[in-house]
Amino acid sequence: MTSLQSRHIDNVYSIATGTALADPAASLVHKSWARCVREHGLDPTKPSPARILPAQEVRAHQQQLEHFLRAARAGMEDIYRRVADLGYMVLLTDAEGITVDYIGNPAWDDQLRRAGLYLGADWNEAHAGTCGVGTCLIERQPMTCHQTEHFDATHIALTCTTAPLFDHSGRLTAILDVSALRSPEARESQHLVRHLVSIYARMIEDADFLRSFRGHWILRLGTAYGLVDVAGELMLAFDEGGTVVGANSGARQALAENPLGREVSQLLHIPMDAIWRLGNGGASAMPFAHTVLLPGGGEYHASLLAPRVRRAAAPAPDIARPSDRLPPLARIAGDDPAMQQLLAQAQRLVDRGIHVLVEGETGSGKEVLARAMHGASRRAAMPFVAVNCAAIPDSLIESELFGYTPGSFTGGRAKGMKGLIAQADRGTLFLDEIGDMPMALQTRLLRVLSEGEVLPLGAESPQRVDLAVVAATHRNLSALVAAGRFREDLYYRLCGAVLKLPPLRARGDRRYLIEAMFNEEAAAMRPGARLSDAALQRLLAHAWPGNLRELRNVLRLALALCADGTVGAQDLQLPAPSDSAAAAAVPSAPASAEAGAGDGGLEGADELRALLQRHRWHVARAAAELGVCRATVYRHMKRHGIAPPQRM
Ligand SMILES: Nc1ncnc2c1ncn2[C@@H]1O[C@H](COP(=O)(O)OP(=O)(O)OP(=O)(O)O)[C@@H](O)[C@H]1O
Repeated sequence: MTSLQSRHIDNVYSIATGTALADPAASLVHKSWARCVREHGLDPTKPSPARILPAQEVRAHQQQLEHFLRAARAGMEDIYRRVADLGYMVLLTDAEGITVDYIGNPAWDDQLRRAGLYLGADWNEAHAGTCGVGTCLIERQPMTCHQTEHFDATHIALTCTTAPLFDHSGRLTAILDVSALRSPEARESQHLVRHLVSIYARMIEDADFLRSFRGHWILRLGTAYGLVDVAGELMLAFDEGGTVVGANSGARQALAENPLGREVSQLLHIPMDAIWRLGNGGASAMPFAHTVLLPGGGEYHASLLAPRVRRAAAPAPDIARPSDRLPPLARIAGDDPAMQQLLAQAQRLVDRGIHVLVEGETGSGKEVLARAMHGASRRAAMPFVAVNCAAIPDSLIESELFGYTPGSFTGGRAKGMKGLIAQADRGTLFLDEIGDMPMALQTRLLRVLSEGEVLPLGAESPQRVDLAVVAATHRNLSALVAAGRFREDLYYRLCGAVLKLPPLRARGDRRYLIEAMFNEEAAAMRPGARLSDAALQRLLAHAWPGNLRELRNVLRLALALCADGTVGAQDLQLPAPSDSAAAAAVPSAPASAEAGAGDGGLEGADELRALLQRHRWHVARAAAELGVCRATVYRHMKRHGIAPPQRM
């Protein structure tokens, strides 16, 4: 041990244990030293070498950030180009402090590895002591940990400058770190690096934000009039109804209240039609430029970015799916062996040109799985088009799917329309509720699948399409084939591989799913909210006939209802445990071709018509009362020949 290290240990020891006065200017660091001793139980007299995780564990951490890592890598390479000559390296850790990516000079590989500036290094404060990453994870603000500010004497040669990266809901996702093995003694030497790290952290966050919300409208606000069309300091993503679904760090800081779930026009005090007009010209097109005064002060110019991922046109706005995010495959399940096997199989099917059929009860996550497979494929940047065959009326399904040429369709658009199949070209076509596809269209779909061509209505020659097709059903498709209601050749064409999603009640990773979904919903609705043990036990015991969709609804409602930020068992809108146990006895797959589990007791036409009339034909509200999804209600309407009065 060097004399510098011994002096450092004495200094840390006396400040951390309170025998010397802490320097107010270094209070963040001294607070952390005290935390290392009192809360993490670290001993400054026992320096410990950097801890590097085995490759397999590192991969598991990387998988959790799969998509984010791509955006981050571009930013890391750019910042590295600027600082490499000055002797710095760049590192990215996840929210646990594990290094999931790094770029350094290969000539110093050994030294960097020894110092922990390496892939797999664990920089969590609880293990590594005060350091750029670990302390930034706790303080959630950009910081520099310079030389002897480190707790552990092993690290006192290093200088590390870090900034936290947050996702669109404000959850801390990663830490960006620029470090050097050697640096000038003066702390001020790191000012410029600190500035760069903060700028790049925002750029990476924003690149990830734009990727995550490429299926949504994005309003960008900036103080520089000429720049807002290319980059916005504040960004709000919203859906077709104007509801905010994501906000970048700039927007969350500038807006006093949580913007998620609010109407964008109310939040910014701009009429919705003025926002839509921005889409026509951008901020620099004078007639549509709009100045926004934020409630908390500050004047911004606005610009609107249109969705880049096309979504399936739906017959009514309330059929639109809520999100275009592509969850990584690894995050779909916890440690349930059957699910792990299914995900490994799904991963192997990606990019193999094999059509996949996903079976599972309603709400069990079929679309989420399809989106994740799309996201893991080389088609990820191309469209994911979801078509709910049960939700589109028979009279429209052909033109919606295949499109039509000008003048070929009475009542059609004068310019003709590109069908959903053509829109999915080079991407993924997700055919939900495939069992509801009319027989005549099954024949045309078969041609698309076998010949890779689509013929729009009225067109003379077909167009080539390159599709990955994922079909989904909650029904027993082979029973429909046996009953002569589904074409056998189409069935075999669609099920190149079958993935059977188990119902939630049969999954061994319910705890993981409950906690992950709770954290996700809490981050969006009530950051910092907790789930009590009693509530968790109650959720684990429930039978979940509506599967993951029901779970999400129950958690959202509980978060809205809970009084003090802690969700207790009393906040859960669930039937009494005995009813739940009875529901658990529901068979996990429908026995007949007609039946579907989780249909919320939708039996007769009269009951359904009465329910819809009570809700003034608002399908979403009727579905909410039954605890089923809208598609289920549409399916039953179709089966009973029920149509809303205005469509009759
Ligand atoms: N692995 C998962 N983790 C978190 N949430 C999930 C997961 N799988 C599904 N969900 C949530 O459950 C709900 C239903 O998911 P999804 O639409 O994929 O189900 P589905 O089986 O396609 O339903 P349907 O049969 O009604 O079309 C959504 O809110 C989705 O976000």
